[in-house]
Amino acid sequence: MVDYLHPNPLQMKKLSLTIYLLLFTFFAYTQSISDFLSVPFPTSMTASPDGKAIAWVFNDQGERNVFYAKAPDYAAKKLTDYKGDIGVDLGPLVFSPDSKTLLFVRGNSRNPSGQPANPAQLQENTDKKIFKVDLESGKSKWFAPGTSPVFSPNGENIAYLIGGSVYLKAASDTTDSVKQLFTARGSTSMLSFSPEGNYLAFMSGRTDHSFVGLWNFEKKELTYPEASLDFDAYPAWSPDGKKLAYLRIPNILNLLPFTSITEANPWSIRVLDIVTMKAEEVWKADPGRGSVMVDDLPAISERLWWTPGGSLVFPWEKNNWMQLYSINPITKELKHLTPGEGQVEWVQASFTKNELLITHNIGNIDRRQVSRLDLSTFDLELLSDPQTINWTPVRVENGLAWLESSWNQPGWPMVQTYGQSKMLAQELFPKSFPKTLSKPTPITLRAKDGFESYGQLLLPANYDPKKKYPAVIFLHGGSRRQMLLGFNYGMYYSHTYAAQQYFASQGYIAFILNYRSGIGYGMDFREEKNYGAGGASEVQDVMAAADYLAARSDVDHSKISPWGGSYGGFLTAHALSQAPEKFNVGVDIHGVHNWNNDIPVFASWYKPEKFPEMAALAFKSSPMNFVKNWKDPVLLIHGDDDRNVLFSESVELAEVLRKQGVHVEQLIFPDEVHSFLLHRNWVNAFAATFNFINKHSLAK
Ligand SMILES: CSCC[C@H](NC=O)C(=O)N[C@@H](C)C(=O)O
Repeated sequence: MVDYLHPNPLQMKKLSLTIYLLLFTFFAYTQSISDFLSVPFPTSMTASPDGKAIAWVFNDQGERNVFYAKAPDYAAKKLTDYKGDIGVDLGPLVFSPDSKTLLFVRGNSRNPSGQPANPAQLQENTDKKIFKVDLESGKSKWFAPGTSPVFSPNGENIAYLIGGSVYLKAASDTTDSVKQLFTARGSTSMLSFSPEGNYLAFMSGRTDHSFVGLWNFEKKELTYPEASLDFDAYPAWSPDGKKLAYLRIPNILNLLPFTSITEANPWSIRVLDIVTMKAEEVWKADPGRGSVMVDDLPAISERLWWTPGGSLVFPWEKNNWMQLYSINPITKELKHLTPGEGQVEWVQASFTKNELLITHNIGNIDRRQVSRLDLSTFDLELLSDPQTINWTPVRVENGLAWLESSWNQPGWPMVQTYGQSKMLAQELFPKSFPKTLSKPTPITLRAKDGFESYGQLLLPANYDPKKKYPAVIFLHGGSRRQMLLGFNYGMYYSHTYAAQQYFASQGYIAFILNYRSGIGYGMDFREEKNYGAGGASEVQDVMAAADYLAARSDVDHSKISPWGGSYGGFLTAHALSQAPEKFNVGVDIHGVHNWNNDIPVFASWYKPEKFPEMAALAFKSSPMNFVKNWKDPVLLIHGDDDRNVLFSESVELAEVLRKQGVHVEQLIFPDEVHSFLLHRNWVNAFAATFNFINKHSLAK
């Protein structure tokens, strides 16, 4: 018995341990989903050309602002002061060549009716605009309407896009003048000044083909040096400005989005001689593996990088993995630069001009790592701690900056100089963020068709193997996505990982599935032949996850609930309609339910009535094909300015389910887009997800 008035040291120890456990249990069960989502999410990490400063955007619970940090101490400075969760996007960031000015783009894209997103119903225009910050004074001001600004090499001019047209404005011009640089057919993108600033190269998109175009500033002349019936794209200037390399990608006729493609007419690399204006093919992919230039890997707008020695570095999926190779246009020598099991996802040039900074999962399949590729020696050096998740590295003088997360910490900007690493703006990391999370365990599954898929398992707080827990399965969207052994590099999936952690903190076994057609596990995994609108074979992976959980002695198999967004909503609907007996309830966030309704959003050529065989298989691969079996209650969540998944997908599903007596609940966000712009909508969506699943789990 403890003598509370005169406790001895051992009794004091017992007492303090008891108090600690009581407090831990109290906080673990009382921290809200908003605590799990309270960490500002960093994006647009950018380094100045002189390597002496970095800038990034923090989305702090919906309040988006630009931050800046300078050598040597890299103390974070807030450059903008936008207030509140108002649903106006911010980024990218672009430094001027002299590193004294920073541009940022703020605003939202337009929907097919020409309305910029405005989920907070602000009484102001929310179109995208370009702002300019004087980094000496810290003052920012409006510069121009539009997006995608690029400085001329001397910093005197800024080219930018409005819609698909090119505009040019003197960087020093403080008027509200808006002047088109030239008029051209098609939709212009991929602006790239030549190193001398005498040309602007660009891609001119034209439905089933595209040209690489040139604007000659001196002659004020627009030319298309080598027009073709293919997709010519990704222009890249040689360091001396005498050559322009680009990809030539043959069109793939009637390729239905969200179906498998493993080979096509091979793509090639061409080099244009700016003096002769003659181009030649310097390399062509082999037929078969790697002949497709997939448009979502590596996930940035460049595909070609020149080395100081005149070779070209490019991504190629020759060996089942998207990796980097180099070709010497003169000797035609080909080198494989990034061997190993894993894919290169992002490639970042650096102010040193002699390296590429690569984000990949080679040798660390369930994370992202950063490596340096030397462009003279082609040496590859791993820069990451293998236990963390690192992405978007940028070079700074005597060091590096990057974004880093782990299993128990969301993404955060880091800087390392002279070998010493530190969190940037550490003072902004919220104290309310939970201290105790569930460490994910990698799991491998095998579906009934023998296909191997992967996932991560989160055990509940105070886990007791003798107990039986309710379980949730999170299904990511895309489907070209990968959930990781920690907080994701994308905000959508960082938030959903946090939501699964919240489920675990509330006593659930929380499973996260990486189903076939996702990225990170190679082409054979990503392009499984019957996935998506070609057979929805990935549903078997969802069933395998359900069977895995049901077979666990610590899972109450009557309380397994799937939930997910977009493609994950699609799979939640498949789960509940194809195997209601396996599941308790589900939450379907902006999910697709009939491919033939939503695919035209991604492929304007696709008219189901014109492609009856394609449409028949696509419908057969849709949840609506099985909807008659649907019995389990479902919560539908959707924003009604969704440009990716038609709001009508939820309207139609609700009507059919109600008719057959299924319990349907709804949470609708007026004027919200696909990946919610308002932080409160994320919080409300996940709180509703938890409450809906929990209500039906406790009720049993
Ligand atoms: C199922 S068709 C559309 C799904 C959608 N893909 C592209 O917009 C999607 O999943 N979007 C988000 C969630 C994503 O790409 O991750």
